[in-house]
Amino acid sequence: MSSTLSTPLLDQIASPEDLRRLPSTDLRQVADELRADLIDAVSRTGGHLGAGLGVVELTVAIHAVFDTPRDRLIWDVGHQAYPHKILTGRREAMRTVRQEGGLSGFAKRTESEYDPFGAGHSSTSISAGLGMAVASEMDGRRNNVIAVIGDGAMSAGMAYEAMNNAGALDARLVVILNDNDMSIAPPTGAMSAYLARLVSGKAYRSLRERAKAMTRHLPEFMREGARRTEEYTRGLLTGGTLFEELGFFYVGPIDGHDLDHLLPVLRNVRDTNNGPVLIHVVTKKGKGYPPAEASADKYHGVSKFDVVTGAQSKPKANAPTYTKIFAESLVQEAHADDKIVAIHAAMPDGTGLDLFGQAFPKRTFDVGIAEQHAVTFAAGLATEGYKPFVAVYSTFLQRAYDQIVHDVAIQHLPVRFAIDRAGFVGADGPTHAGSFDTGFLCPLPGMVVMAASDEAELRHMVRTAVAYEEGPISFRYPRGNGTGVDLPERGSVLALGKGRILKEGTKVAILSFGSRLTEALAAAEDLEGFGLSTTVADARFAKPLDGELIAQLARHHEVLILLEEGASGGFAAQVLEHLARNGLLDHGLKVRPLTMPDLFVDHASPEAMVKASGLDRAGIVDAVFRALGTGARRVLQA
Ligand SMILES: Cc1ncc(C[n+]2csc(CCOP(=O)(O)OP(=O)(O)O)c2C)c(N)n1
Ligand SMILES: CC(=O)[C@@H](O)[C@H](O)COP(=O)(O)O
Ligand SMILES: [Mg+2]
Repeated sequence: MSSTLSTPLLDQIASPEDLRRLPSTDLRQVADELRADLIDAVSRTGGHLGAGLGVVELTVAIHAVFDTPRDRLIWDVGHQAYPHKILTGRREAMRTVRQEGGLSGFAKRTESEYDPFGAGHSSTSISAGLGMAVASEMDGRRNNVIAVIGDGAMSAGMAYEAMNNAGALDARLVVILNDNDMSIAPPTGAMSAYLARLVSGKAYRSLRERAKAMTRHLPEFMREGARRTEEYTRGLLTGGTLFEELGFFYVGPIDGHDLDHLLPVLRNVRDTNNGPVLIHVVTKKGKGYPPAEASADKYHGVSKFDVVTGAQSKPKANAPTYTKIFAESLVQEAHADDKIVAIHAAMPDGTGLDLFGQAFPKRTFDVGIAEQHAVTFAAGLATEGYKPFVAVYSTFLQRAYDQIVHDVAIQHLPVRFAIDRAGFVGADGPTHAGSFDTGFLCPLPGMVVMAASDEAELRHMVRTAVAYEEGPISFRYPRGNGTGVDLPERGSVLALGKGRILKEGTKVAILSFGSRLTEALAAAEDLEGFGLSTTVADARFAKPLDGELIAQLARHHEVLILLEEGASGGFAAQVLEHLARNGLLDHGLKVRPLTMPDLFVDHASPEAMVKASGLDRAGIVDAVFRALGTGARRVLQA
C-alpha cells in the first residue's frame, strides 16, 4: 500500500461488518478513501478503473445497508467490482489484481463468499439474481438479492429475458441500473436514448403528472420513503416506465454519488421490498479522478499509470496489432467494394472498427452489447447482397452460437466472421480466453474456418473473405502485436482449403493452425539441432482441410505434431478425424495434438499461459521427444 495514502477509516474496515458499524456520517470519508485506494492499486497493476471509480459511493452504500454476504450482491460483468473487493477483505490482494497468482479482475465465486456469482461477460446478473431470489424464497430465507447492471449491459437481450421472467414471478429482487451513459465507448441505441430521456427529466416530467394522480395507490414503503427524504421525493418517478411495464417498481433517477440520496432509498427498499424493484442510479464513469473523467473512454481499461499525471506506461511495440491490420485491410477492401459493411457489438476500439467507422460511418453498425443480434442482423444484410463482416472477440461470439447455426450456416449466408482475441488473452483470464471458436465452428456444414499465422496472412484472409460468396467464412487472430513480417500492399485471395509448407524435412512434421507458427519454426530449429529433420506447415484452414498436405505429412514423417492455440475439439481434432477416416494412421504414424489443456487457465501473461499449456517452443520440442519415446533425447544429445 502506498505510504502516502492516508486512509484512517478504510484501515479499520476488514469486512463490510466493520463498515456497518460506522455512523452514516463517516461514509462520505470512507468513499473518498476508497477511491484513493482504488486509484493507487490500479496504478500499480493496470486493469479496469473507470467503472470502479463510478461506483465507489454505490458500493459503500450497498454494503452499509445490506447484510452481505447473506444478502447476495451480483456485479454485472464484474469489471466494476474493484471497490467491492477492497471492502470485502481483499484490499491488500488488490495490489495483485490480474497478475499471475493474484486476484481476478472480475467477481469470482472461488475468490470470496462476497462474490456469489462470477462474471466477465455482460448482462447475466439479473438472470442469476432471479435464480438466487427464487431459491431464497423457496428456502424461506428471505434474504435480499441485489444485481448491479450498467446501462451498456442493459442493451443485451438477456437482461430483458430476465426482467420479463422476474416481473411474472413477482420475485423479491433488487436491480440497480448503474447509468453512466457509457459502455466501453459512448453507448448507442434506442435504449440508451430512453435512459437519457429519463435522466434529463423529459419523460420524467410527463410521467410525474401521471404519478401524482397515482400517489394514493403507491405502496406504503414508497410513501414512507417519500415522506422521509425530500430529495428522494424529488427524484421519484413511478408508473409508466419501460421497467414498470415489465413488472418492476421503478425508483429514480438518483444521484449515485450522493450518499444522502442513496442510503435512504436503499434502506427503504431493503425494509419494505416485496417484488422486483429497479433503482435507476446516475453516475459518472471515472468519477473523482480528473485524468479518467477527461479521457474519451473514461479509463475503462488502463495499463500501469502515474497517479499524478495519469500517463499510462504502454510497452513499445515492434509491429502493429492484429486488430489494426484487420481494420486497415477491411477499410482498404471497402474502398474497392461498396457492399462491404461492418458490425460490432459495443467494441469499436477493441475490434478496430473505429477506424472503419471513420472511413465509412454509414456502413458501420455498433449494435450495442448484443452479439446474438449482431449475427442475425448480419445474416439479414447478407440476404440482400451485402457483405457483412462481424468483428467480434472469440469469447463473445460464444453468445451467438445458435444464430451462427440457424440464421447463417443453415441458409448458407455469406456472413464473414472476423474473430479477434483468439487464444489466450492474458490478464482477463478464462472468461475472456478465445478457446472454443474453432471447435464450435468446424462442425457446421459449409463453414470455412481460417486462422492467421501472422499479420500478412490476416491481410490475405480479409481479402479471401471478401471474395468468398458461397457461404459463411471465418478467420481468427490473436490479441496483441503481429510478428513484424513485411505486409503486402494488398491481400491476395487464398486458394480455399490449401495450406503452405514453410520448411521441408523428413522425420518430424509440425502442422500449425494460426498463431503458434513462429514457435513451430523455432522448435524446428531446435529439433534440427538434435538431427531431427523437420517439416513445418501452416494449415491456414481448419475447414476445408488440405487433404493433400495432410496425406503428404502423414506418409513421409514419423511424427506429426498438430498445433493450435485453442481448446481440444478444434483443428487437431479435425485433422485426427481426417487421418482416421482416410486410413492415414494405419502405418503407425505418431500423431500428437498440442492444444490448450482441458481446464480453464487462470489469468497470467499470455506468454506464461502459452508456456504452462506446452504450446511454446520448448513444449513443442518436448512433445516430439515424448512421441519418439523415452530416451530419444538422451541418445540424440550424446
Ligand atoms: C457479452 C459481452 N460483450 C462484450 C463485453 C465487453 N464489455 C465489457 S464492459 C463493456 C461495457 C459495459 O458497459 P456498462 O454495462 O454500461 O458498464 P460501465 O463500464 O459503463 O460501468 C463491454 C462492452 C462483455 N464483457 N461481455
Ligand atoms: C471487461 C471487458 O470485457 C473488456 O473491457 C475487456 O477486458 C477488453 O479486453 P481487451 O483489453 O482485450 O480489449
Ligand atoms: Mg455504463
